[in-house]
Amino acid sequence: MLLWSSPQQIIIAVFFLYRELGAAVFAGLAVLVIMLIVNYFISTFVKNIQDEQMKLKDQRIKIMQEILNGIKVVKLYAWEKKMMNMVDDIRKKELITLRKLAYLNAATTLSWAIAPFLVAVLTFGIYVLIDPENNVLTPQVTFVSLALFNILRFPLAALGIVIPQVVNTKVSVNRLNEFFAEEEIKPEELGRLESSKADAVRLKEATFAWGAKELNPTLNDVDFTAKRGQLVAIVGRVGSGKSSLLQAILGEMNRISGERLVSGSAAYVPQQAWIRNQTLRQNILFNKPMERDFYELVIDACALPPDIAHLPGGDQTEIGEKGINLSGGQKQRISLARAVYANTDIILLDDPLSAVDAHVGKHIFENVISSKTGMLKDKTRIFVTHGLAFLKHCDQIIVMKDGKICESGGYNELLSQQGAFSDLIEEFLIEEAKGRGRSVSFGEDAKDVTEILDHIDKVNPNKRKALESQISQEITNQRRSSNVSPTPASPKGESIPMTDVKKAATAAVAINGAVAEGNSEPQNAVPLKNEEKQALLESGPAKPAPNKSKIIEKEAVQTGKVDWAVYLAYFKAIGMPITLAFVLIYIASSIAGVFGNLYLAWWSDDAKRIVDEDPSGHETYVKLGTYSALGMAQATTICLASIVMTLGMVRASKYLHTGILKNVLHSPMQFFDVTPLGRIINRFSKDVSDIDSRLPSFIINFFGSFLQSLMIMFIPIYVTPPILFFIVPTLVLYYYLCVWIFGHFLRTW
Ligand SMILES: Nc1ncnc2c1ncn2[C@@H]1O[C@H](COP(=O)(O)OP(=O)(O)OP(=O)(O)O)[C@@H](O)[C@H]1O
Repeated sequence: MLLWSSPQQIIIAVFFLYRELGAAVFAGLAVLVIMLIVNYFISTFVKNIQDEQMKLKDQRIKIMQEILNGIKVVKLYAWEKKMMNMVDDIRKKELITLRKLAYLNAATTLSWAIAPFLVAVLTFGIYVLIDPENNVLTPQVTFVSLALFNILRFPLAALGIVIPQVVNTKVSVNRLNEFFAEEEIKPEELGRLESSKADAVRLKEATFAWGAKELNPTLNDVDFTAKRGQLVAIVGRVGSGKSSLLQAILGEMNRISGERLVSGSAAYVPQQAWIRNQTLRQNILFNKPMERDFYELVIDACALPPDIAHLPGGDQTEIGEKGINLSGGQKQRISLARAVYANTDIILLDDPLSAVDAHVGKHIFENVISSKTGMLKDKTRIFVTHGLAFLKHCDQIIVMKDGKICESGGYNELLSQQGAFSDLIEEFLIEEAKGRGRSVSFGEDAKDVTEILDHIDKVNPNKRKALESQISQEITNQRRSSNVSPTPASPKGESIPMTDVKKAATAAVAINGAVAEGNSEPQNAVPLKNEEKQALLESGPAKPAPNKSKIIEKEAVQTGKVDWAVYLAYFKAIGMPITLAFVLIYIASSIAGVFGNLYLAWWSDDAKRIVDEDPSGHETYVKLGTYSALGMAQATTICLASIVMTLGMVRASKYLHTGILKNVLHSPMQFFDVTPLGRIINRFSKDVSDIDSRLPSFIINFFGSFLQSLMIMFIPIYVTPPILFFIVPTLVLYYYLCVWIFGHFLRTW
């Protein structure tokens, strides 16, 4: 509103001034125009610096997010100091921009504060110079003009505040525009297949890239079809493009050429499970209505009952922002359960069994994924996996290599081809024998390995022998390095004669920790991984303890009024000498203001005498000069106070940010387990930003208004003391009203 009302007020005041002072008023107007131009340039500087500050702030928040995401590693390596220095380096640059902004804002304040006086002095001066004979500054002319110049003060000062705000808005709008202008997935890109067609997913000669104008597409010339109800496995080496293929089907990648058609709804189980800060049940239902029987079926199929039984609040246990009280395997099973519960036509599974134990993996495969016994047997399942045991149960296997499909077909067919698939299988077997690498599951025992080797034997007996000897060599190496007591199969550590592959393979799996010895779990229960057991043990007793089901405390906001200790801490951060200097300068400025007003009052009392005794107007010029000097003194001291305070506040910003950063980074892991990341990031973004930008202007305005109100009250109290009886109750009422509004305002913030 000020943006349009201020110019209006200026125009009206200038019009009346013109009637009073004639053409001389244009000299004053010229000053205003110059001020506007100067301020325009200042605003441009401000905008550029604010842009820079926003970029630095984004950088700082990005680093903070990365640090907090990997806080466990930071703490394990004692990297707190290094991380602090990284953030501090950016913060230092940010503080330099804040300082520059403080100077520029002070220049704006000063220019608009002295503008009315400059305009007055110049206009009166020109007025007298134009016609010294007739244009005499009589009190009548001077007072009317001064009153009009006084009217000019508010809109001019308001423009000084509004113009930077308009600039801020423009900076923010530009930043938002950048987001709005980001490339989006076009709905027409996602071609739909008719539901009557036998195919559920079809990619034809399709090339996909991650970026919009990617020169090197990630997926090239992909021909892929998944029939309705089929279980399609996608295998390949790390980085071969398996996950990208799923993302391409989901429509998350840019199609450069070819065709992408999908039929019906789809659910997606990502490689890294995504867990919301809600109860376990809410994480599975995901806003879908509760269907008790189906829900229980899903829970059972995903092997979740033992976990739920061990959680303090059962499936009503709140699981943290990042699933902090859960093991990787538990998180993955919840993520899978969510997708199964979604009951969609297509389900895309990105290595969903990688973090679960071989036993649990087998249970889930049989009860969820399998085409014979799984809950999803009628759905189209596209299943990225490294689990050899599952491949023979798939209807189709797709082998990815360097972003291309290099082989596809049935299990036996691909093994017989002795191509990329059989190479991959060999690699998996050897890797598993090494007892490292990804979670390659042989199943509950080595039956699957034997089967695979038998298969290879049929195709190429020599290859089997070579592979067996390689596996046995790896197992021997592994035993040597891990000090596992030798099994009868290798009494002296030499190569195991592969007469019984089953034994050797079981040993390999045992080294990998996949076979649980002395399993005390009931036969029918799904055994849990060690880390899962540990997580359950740590999460409390088996008995339901509802009070323990909540991990994350609600964030408390102080309402009503802020403690004095908080103000004191803030002023301490600014530095007491700076605070004192600010208060003194501001008092001096207010005294100059009061004197200006009193001087005007004395002058008007004296006006009649001046007209009678000094027709030349000499005394009027002196009085005008004194009045203007007082005004200038007030404007300059306000500006000085604002510079002092803003610089003090930049100091406080530095001090407070370093303090909070140090405290957060040195907090125990427990703190990160119960505090959502978003809450910590909020402190570093919104709260620090408030301290940097909003608080300084609030405090300066508060002091300004407070002292001005005191001075305004001082004059009537000085002239008519009984007015105190009205002023004091009004102040008390005003105080309580403020406290109430402030409390309400904070609660609804
Ligand atoms: N979200 C993404 N944005 C940009 N590039 C990506 C993204 N995801 C994957 N890529 C790139 O695509 C290529 C293929 O990666 P992808 O994750 O599809 O391989 P993968 O076969 O699934 O590997 P893994 O077995 O490790 O999951 C890699 O070069 C990777 O850097």
